[in-house]
Amino acid sequence: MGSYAVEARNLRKIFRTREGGILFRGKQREIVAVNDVSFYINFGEIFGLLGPNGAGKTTTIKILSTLLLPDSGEAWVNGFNVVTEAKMVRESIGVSLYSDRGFYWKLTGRENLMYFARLYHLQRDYAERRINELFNMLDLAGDADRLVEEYSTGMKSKLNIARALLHDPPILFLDEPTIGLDPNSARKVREVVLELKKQGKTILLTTHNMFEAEYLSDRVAIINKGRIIAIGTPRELKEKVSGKRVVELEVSGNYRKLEAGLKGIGGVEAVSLQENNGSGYTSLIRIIYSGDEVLDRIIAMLANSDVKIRSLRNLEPTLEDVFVYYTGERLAEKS
Ligand SMILES: Nc1ncnc2c1ncn2[C@@H]1O[C@H](COP(=O)(O)OP(=O)(O)OP(=O)(O)O)[C@@H](O)[C@H]1O
Repeated sequence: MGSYAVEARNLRKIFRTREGGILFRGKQREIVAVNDVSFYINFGEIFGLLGPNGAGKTTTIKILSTLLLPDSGEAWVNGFNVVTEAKMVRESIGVSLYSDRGFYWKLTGRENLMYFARLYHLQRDYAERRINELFNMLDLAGDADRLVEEYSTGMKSKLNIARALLHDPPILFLDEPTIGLDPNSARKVREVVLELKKQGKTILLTTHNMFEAEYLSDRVAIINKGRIIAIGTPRELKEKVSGKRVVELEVSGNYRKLEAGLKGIGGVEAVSLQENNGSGYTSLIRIIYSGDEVLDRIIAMLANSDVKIRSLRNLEPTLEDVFVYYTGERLAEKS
C-alpha cells in the first residue's frame, strides 16, 4: 500500500434512498454505486476512470477524498488510509469535483482563491505568488480580477482546478475536468493536466469521453454500473478488440425491431445503438464483428427492412468499442 500513490481494494458503497422523496415515503431502494472496485495508481501516473453517467466515478473519487465513507473495502492515498488517516489524505490531495463549484459570486476569482488559501493556512506571500502562477498556467490571468458571477462555465471550471492546486498537492483528483467546456477551454485544461504530470503529479481523472481518456491517461479503468470491467493502458485495452472490425451505420427508420436479428448474425460480437444522432432523425448503430462476409449479411438484413442506411463507415477500434464489447452499451457522447 505504501508504494502506490493510490490504492483501492474492494471498495463498495451503497446508497439507500426512498422512492418519492421526503413527502411520499415510498419503498426503500438500494443503489450499489461502487461495487468491489480495486485498482492502484503509480506515483506520477495519469489514471483515467472512464464510464457513462451514473457508473460510480464520482462516488469513487469522494471515497478517496475522504468525503464519503465506504461501506466496505479499504483505500490508501499517498500511503495513508482514507478512513483512519483522513487528515493526512486531505493534505496529500487536491480535489476538483464537477458538482462543487462553491465559489463566492460577488468576489473576484483572485479573492476567491485568496479566501481558500487562508482556509488552507497558506502564508500570504506564498499564496499571492501561487495564485498568480495558477492564473497564468490556466490562461485566466486576464480574468483574475473579474467577479466570479461574470465567469463562463469554462472559467469556473479552470478556477475550480486552480483551487485544487493552491497548496501544491502531489496527488490530484479531477472529476470530469472538461465537461461542458468549449473546445478551446477543454484543450487548455488537457494541456494543463499533461503539464502537471510533467511536474511529477499523480492524477486521477474521471471522464465519459473516451478520446480524453485515451489522450491523457497512462492507464484507464473502464467502469460501468459500479464495477470495473477492464483496466490497462489504452493500447492494452484496445488489444481486446484488435483483430475485430468495427462498422458504424447511420440509419433512419425503426431499427429496434432488427436489433435481435443483427445480434444473431454469425460473427457479430456486439451491437450498440446511439439514438437520435444530433439531427433527431437518424441513429448510429455500431457493430463489432469478425470474419469476412459478415458485413454483407448485416447490409442484406438492413436492406430487407424498412430501415434506410444513410451512411456507413469502417472504423479503427477505440476505447468506445472496448466498452461496447464488454457491456453492449455505448458511452454517452456528450463532452
Ligand atoms: N447521495 C446519493 N444518494 C443516492 N444515490 C446516489 C448518491 N450519490 C450517487 N448516487 C447514485 O450512485 C450511482 C453512481 O453515481 P456517481 O455520481 O458516482 O456516478 P458517476 O459515474 O460519477 O456519474 P456522473 O458522470 O453522472 O456523475 C448513481 O446511480 C447515482 O444515482
